Amino acid sequence: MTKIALTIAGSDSGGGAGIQADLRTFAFHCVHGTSALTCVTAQNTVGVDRVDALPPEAVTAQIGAVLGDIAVQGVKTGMLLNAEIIEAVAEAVEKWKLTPLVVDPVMVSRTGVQLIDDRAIAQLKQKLIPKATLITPNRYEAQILSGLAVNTIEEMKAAAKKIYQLGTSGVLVKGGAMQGALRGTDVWFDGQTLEILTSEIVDTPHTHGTGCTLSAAIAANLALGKSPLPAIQQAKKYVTTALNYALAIGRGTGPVGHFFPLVQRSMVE
Ligand SMILES: Nc1ncnc2c1ncn2[C@@H]1O[C@H](COP(=O)(O)OP(=O)(O)O)[C@@H](O)[C@H]1O
Ligand SMILES: Cc1ncc(COP(=O)(O)O)c(N)n1
Repeated sequence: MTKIALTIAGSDSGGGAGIQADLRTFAFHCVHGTSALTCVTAQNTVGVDRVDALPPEAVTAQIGAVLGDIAVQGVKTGMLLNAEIIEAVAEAVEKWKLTPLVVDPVMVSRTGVQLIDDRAIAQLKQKLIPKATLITPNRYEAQILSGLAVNTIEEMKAAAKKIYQLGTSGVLVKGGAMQGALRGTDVWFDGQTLEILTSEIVDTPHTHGTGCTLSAAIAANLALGKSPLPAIQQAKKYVTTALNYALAIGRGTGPVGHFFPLVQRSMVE
């Protein structure tokens, strides 16, 4: 039977992150991708020039159109932008019993720039995170959600435990923005098991879309029937490969390569 996933996220015109990364990731996993757009960013490898939010009702309608007709086995949320959209998504999660639910709490870019306002952060904590199967904060998001500094592995563990108390069933603190040997080390906590996930460090400046790709791959693996920890381990391997085949396009931070190791040039030329 065809497995189906839903992404609720923003568009990245440069094609590296957001909905574009999510749908490619679902397709790589042979999972049919459905989507609900929250906002449209004018974005490239250098930066974000403009963000246009969709009305919350438009987000609700997209989710309703999908779920009213198509059963989905895995859901992820990405850039939700503002408190009203977060509220609409939380209501839809309740109404349609959207599970398993991966919440990528997109708040701060890899470069440390805050992407959503303080009211939206409060809504995320109160309304959406308690409904999540797992959430995937990066280093800076983990700092905001836990109120703790995150500079060492012990601090990553402490932050994961603190964030777990927000009511999510699992937390993956991602280490892409950690320094030195910790770069690429993630920490998983589900209330019982604390697991440190490591991979090779890929020495590339082209890391745009790593977080989106990881959470989409986890949602795809959950849709395929895996339980959370194996779903995360498999997803991490996928991201490491995608980083190894990252695309040096544009003048800035290029995107990870979702399909490139697999597509034979002869198939497309
Ligand atoms: N240079 C790297 N080498 C290996 N893994 C990396 C690297 N950068 C990021 N990752 C991994 O990519 C995933 C996404 O993490 P991160 O980049 O921190 O998220 P975000 O894009 O949300 O800031 C994590 O599993 C992280 O460990
Ligand atoms: C529309 C959109 N969504 C999410 C991100 C975060 O991207 P990353 O995966 O690099 O953290 C982004 N830059 N743009």
